[in-house]
Amino acid sequence: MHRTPVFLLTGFLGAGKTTLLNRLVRDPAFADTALVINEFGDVAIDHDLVRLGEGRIARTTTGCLCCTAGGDIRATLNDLLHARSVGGASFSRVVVETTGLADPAPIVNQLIPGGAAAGGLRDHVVAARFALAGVVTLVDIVTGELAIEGHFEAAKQIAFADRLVLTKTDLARDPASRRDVEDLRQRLAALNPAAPIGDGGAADFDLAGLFRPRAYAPLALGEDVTGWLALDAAIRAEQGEGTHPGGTSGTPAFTRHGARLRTFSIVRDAAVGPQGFRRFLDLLGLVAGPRLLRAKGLVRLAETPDRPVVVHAVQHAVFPPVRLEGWPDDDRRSRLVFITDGIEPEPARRLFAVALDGGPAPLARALAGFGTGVARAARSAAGRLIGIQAP
Ligand SMILES: Nc1nc2c(ncn2[C@@H]2O[C@H](COP(=O)(O)OP(=O)(O)OP(=O)(O)O)[C@@H](O)[C@H]2O)c(=O)[nH]1
Repeated sequence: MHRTPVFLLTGFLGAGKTTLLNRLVRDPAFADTALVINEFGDVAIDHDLVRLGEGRIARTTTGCLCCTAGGDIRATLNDLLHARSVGGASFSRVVVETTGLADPAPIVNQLIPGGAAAGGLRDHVVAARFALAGVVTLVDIVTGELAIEGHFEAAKQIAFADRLVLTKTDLARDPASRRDVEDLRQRLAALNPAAPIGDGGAADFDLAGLFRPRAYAPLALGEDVTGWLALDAAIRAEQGEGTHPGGTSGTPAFTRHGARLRTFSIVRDAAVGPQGFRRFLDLLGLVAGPRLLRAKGLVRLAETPDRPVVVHAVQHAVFPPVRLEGWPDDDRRSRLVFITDGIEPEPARRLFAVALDGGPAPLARALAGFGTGVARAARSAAGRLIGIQAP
């Protein structure tokens, strides 16, 4: 029986996965592609940022795929099969965007023969109807090196790739020499000699080629990869599936990613005024960095409530806000998601919330609560922003 090819699209936080998906959905060659967008936290953002268009079949899964109990990716693929059989949805390829913190080993193990054991009939059906056809890993030239150094998941995502793509090459520090691009390319080649490395920003970049069916062959990727797959299988057998302990507001923490990583969100019904938004962006610029790993979301501004603004920060890089033509769906609330490393979520959430809504006095109180969580320099910079002495 023909098996539908499944591709994993991975890459560390903010590497450009959603941006690449948007290129892909605009390309008529991908009209046959079902998307699975994996998000964590209690507020999903990515599916709003992918402009799906008519007739496209997509599923959003929340909870990190690599940690969710019970084989979530198999459940989602089974759901797609069901949609195809009852609803006439048609697709002949699946692209799964993982979270930026995903450990690829458990996801790959659920999709390859001889990987995670089938839990029941459903898993057998999924194995018979789908085949892992490739792992595409994006690495951005602005924060890729930092991610590799600081986060084991980033190095693992690179090692599991059978195609690597450099992103944000338009932001090369020296466009003439492209020294940083070439340095990173060499680093990737050392981490994974088997995977071809493309430049996602090049005029002749072959986007379609990334998702052309092939047999994904972990054995060809070296001993590390086969060792990690075996280790993952052994951990599962020993402990059962790894579920997360609770994080803030019901949001899971990442057991596979170390206890320090946390996520929190801010949701607002009321539109945000210009001052609040400016203060929020200033604060983001000051504290974004290796401890505040990622912030992203949609903001409803008072002056243009029908045209939300998309905000992105990836480690130290804060990207210029982009105004959309309209809201992706009926939900008109501002919603922002943050991922921190070693920062307690509640004081940080309060600080960003009062930057959006409040004046200097509540902001000062929130900053005092934030004191233990951020580096002293960021604290005093944030203090200067609101004109108070850092606690
Ligand atoms: N200049 C430039 N910016 C880019 C490029 N690709 C992505 N970005 C920006 O980088 C930021 C993060 O991009 P996303 O596509 O959301 O990254 P992601 O990997 O989906 O992020 P997570 O899902 O949170 O891990 C956004 O502000 C994008 O506009 C690129 O090639 N060039």
